[in-house]
Formats: sequence, structure tokens, C-alpha cells
Amino acid sequence: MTDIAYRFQNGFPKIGIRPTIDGRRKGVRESLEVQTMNMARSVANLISEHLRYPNGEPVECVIAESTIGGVAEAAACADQFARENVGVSITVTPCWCYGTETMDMNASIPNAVWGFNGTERPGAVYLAAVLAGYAQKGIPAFGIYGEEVQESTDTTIPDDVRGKLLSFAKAGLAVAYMRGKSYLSMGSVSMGIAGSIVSDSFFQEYLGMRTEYIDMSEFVRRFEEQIYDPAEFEKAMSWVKENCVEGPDNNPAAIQTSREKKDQDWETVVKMTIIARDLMIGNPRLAELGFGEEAMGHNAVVSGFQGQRQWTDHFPNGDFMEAILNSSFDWNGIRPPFIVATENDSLNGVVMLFGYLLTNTPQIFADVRTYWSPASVERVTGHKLEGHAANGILHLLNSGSATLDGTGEQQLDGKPAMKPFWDITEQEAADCLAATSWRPAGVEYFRGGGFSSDFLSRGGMPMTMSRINFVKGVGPVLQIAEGYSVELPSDVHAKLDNRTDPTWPTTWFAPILTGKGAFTTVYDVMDNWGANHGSISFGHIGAELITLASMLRIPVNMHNVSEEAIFRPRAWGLFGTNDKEAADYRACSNFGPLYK
Ligand SMILES: C[C@H](O)[C@@H](O)[C@@H](O)C(=O)CO
Ligand SMILES: [Mn+2]
Repeated sequence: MTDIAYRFQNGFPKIGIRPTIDGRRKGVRESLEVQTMNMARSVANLISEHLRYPNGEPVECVIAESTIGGVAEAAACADQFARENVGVSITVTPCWCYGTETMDMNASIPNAVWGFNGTERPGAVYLAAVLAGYAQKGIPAFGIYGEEVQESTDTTIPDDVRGKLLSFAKAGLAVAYMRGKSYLSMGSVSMGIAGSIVSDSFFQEYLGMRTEYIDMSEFVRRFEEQIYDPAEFEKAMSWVKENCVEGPDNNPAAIQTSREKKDQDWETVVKMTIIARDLMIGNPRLAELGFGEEAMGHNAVVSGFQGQRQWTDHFPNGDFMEAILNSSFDWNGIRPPFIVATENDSLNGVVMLFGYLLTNTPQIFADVRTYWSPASVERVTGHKLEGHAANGILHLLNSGSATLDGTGEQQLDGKPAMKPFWDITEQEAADCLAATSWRPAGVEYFRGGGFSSDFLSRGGMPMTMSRINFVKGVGPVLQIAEGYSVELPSDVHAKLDNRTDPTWPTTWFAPILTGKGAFTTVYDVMDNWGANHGSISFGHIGAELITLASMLRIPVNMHNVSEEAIFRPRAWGLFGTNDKEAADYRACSNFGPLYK
């Protein structure tokens, strides 16, 4: 079994497609059978053609065995979906059908209905009727119908409908995929960071996930009892020697560590990386080595490492481990990233997971460290910010979990990008590594040493920064800022970077301003950011995040996504249509978490 096959051996949830129909026989039903089934087939084709699972395989759809004209067929379809691991439900119809008799009543999976916009038979009327039923029964469902009236013989899916079907399916699959998996907390609270108070009720009720906890002493046990694959360790060490260039030691000469200590640190950080991955997903090699229990892992799709301070006060820091796990490549070649949050900031870990599941690309974890106004930049460097940066920039910087894909050394249409692993070439992976140097950790912060990944993201990448914050009395809320990475002249970057810790990776980020609320100025974006961290995903995925948040009933308190791009369950409009942000809060609080 390849590593990827092993990792995803439990398979993926499927999308279930339910063709509903007017149950009246002797004319009506018979005349609609072919058209209705064809709609289901074209939705299945659309989804399988455009969406991929984290292993790169096309998303699978299951179409109900028969069209659904009434409750008996609805129940048969529910049984079929349960047998076939359906985690997302899409009902399609070109005609009037009987709302509550044909609807999918499974409240714990995301539901959508596409009603064909024709006039011969009223699919859009069914859509309205069944969505009223969903609202009345407290099951939020997404409504989809095209803006333009279609001919009844037209089997194409119009662009607006395609967009909504794909947004719904993508977010729905993220919901379905994370359910039943774990967040692995390695250590506990880092330096009083509230996000590293890992809340089991949040993961359980909102995401359907478990929380697993281990003490960081488990790493020491595995070092000392050699609970890792020694052959992989050797392979990893020689790969590191060839591909990971150690950068200059930035520590004052008097406190720099010896060559011998640094060499020892390299061995430790490589072991930490192997061990953290084994803790997350298990490793069949460990069973062969006599460690059957450890071979199983924690079924984790995301983890966090406390690091600071108890660990880092004595052992090398987690930066190499976190950076490599979050990247799309290591000594085993190009492979999907693992999602690991620095400082065990689970609330950042969750948005990293969201970004990853929506895009299949890795994530940059960063401190939202400094707002640099155009005037401050000019005062300090003499440089006048321009282009995307003209209104000011945020310095995203942190030791730890920034993916090396964040260097921007991969390309999409000739421009810097972060891609799903199956699109990354060997050369691009090598370029990301070449653009990264490994700087001996600042020992005033990290007494135990280690190495921090130092790189500078290329400019011009569309990016989305997000973060979940927790408010007592409300619960989780999501904030989103779309923007661009920007490239500064190298001397300007150096001046700004040297004022802080230059051994850490930098992304200069310019959020897109809307002139309203938290997006009036770049200062306002920083001023409204709810915590010290953000997760940065390649691409403008704010709309997808909003759709996903609505499925999970997490209200969005701040975003710069255009109104037309926002797609939420139809019932959200029943909580008010003028102030959509307030309506979102009311809807989320009314329906409550998905797995309550
Ligand atoms: C080294 C420092 O402790 C940093 O790790 C710290 O500034 C943070 O990253 C806080 O989020
Ligand atoms: Mn931090």
C-alpha cells in the first residue's frame, strides 16, 4: 500500500443525488422519468469532473436507484445513502413534487435542492415549497435555481447553477470528511494562548470531531524507546542534508550553540517530524517493529503542538516538524500536507483544516504581527508602497507551521501559486526547498534550540486569511479577509524584517478594502482581527468559507466577500434580508450546532 493509500484507507464520503418527481402515474410521472434522471446524471458528472478528494481521486456520486415520487421511495433512498456512505445530499427535479413527502429528512448532513427553472413543469415551485418545509422542520437547506428560464429539453446546467452546485458540494464534502476524525492536541496551552485551550464541546458539537490529547513527554518516550522507523529516520536525515540548507545563526555570538549541538538538534527535529505524523495517522511499520498500539495513531486530520514553553525551554522547537508536515513534500516525495497548528492554537488549526479541505492545498499559519501603514514604511525605509500594497500591509510572520509551499515557488498560469499535491512538479518542490533556509532558533526565545524555516512569500498570490474566535455566550465566530501577497523591494523587506525576528518566514499581505466596516482601511483589518493568529489559504475562498460556516452554524463577523457571491441556506433570509450579518447570527443561534 502506498503512503497515500494507507492514509486515506477509510475512504471518503460520497455525494448522494436524489431525483424527485411528481408521483402521479398514468401520464405525469412517466413523462418526466427520463428528464429527471438526466438531471441527476448531469449533476453527478459535473461534480465528479470538477471536484477531487484529498487523495486526488474524483469525488464519487451516488444516484438514488429510482426517482422519488413519494415517501416510500424517499425512505428507500435514505437506506441506500446510509449503506453507501453518503455525506452530502442534493435533490434535483424539473417538476412539481410533494415537498415533505419527498424531501431528505437527514438533518445531520448538508442538504440542497436544485429546482429546474422551466415553465412547462414547475421545478422552481417545488423548490420553494420544499424549502418552506425544510425551514418549518428546522433543517436548513440550500436552494438552487437558474436565473434564466430553460427549455424543457435543455439538459445543460447553466453557469449560475453550476457555481452553486459546486460551492455547495465542496463545502458539504468538507463537513462530511471531518466528521468522526480527530484533533490531536500535542501538549496543552502554549503561553496562555486561549486558542490552545482545546474545547472538546466545540469540536464535538460543531464539527462532529473528537479531541485527542497527548502529553509532549510522549515524544521523549518514543525517542528513548526508539518508537519510530529507523530506516525512515536514516532516509529522512540524508534527504535533509541534501535539501535543507542551514542559514546563518542570528544569535549573539556569546549564546550561539555549538556545531555538535546543532547536529544533534537536526536529528531530534527529524525524529519529532516522524513521530508527530505517526501520532496523527499511525504507521503500519511500527506494528512490524513490535509497537502495535502506536501503529494505530489518533485518526487526526489536524493537530497542534504546544511547543512553547516547557518543550522549547529544553528541547529543539517544533518549527521544522510543523513546516515539513504542513508542506506538500518530504523525504517520501510529493504528498498531501498534514495540518498542524503552532502553539496548539486549535482555533487556527480548524481554519487551516477548512482552507485545506476546500482547496486541497496547504496552509500558512502565521502571527498577524504588524500593520505597516504607507507612512510608517516610508518613514523607516524611504519607500512608497504601491500596487496592492498602496494602502498598507500586514506582516504575517511566525515561527512554526507556515507551509513551505507558501514560498510561492509553484506556478499556475505562469504566476506564483500553491497547488494541490497532484499538480506539483518535482522541480517546484525543489524550488520551494531552495527558497527556504533553516535558521538556528533564537535561543532567547527557544532555549532548546532547533531550526526555523526562513522564507519570503512571492508577491501577487491571491490569498484568504481566516480565523475562528470564540466568544463566551455566542460560541465560535469566523472572520475572513481576502487579499494578495505582495513583494517589496528586497532592501525594504530586509529593513522591516530585521526589526523583528528575521529567522522566521514572512508573507506581506494586503487585504482588499471595501471602504466599509472592518475593511475601511488596512489598519481596521488588523484592529478587528480577533486573535494573534490567522491561517492563510491560496486563492480567494471567502465565499466557500462562508458557505461552509453556514453549514456548521458558525456566524461570520467580518468578511470582504461581495454580497452576490454569498451562498447560504435559504432559511437565512427568514432571519432578515437587509442586514445579512445580523441575520447570520440569528440563524446560527436559532439552528444551533450541527451535532448538538
Ligand atoms: C517566540 C515567541 O514566543 C512567538 O512564538 C510568539 O510571539 C507568538 O508566536 C505568539 O503567537
Ligand atoms: Mn504565534
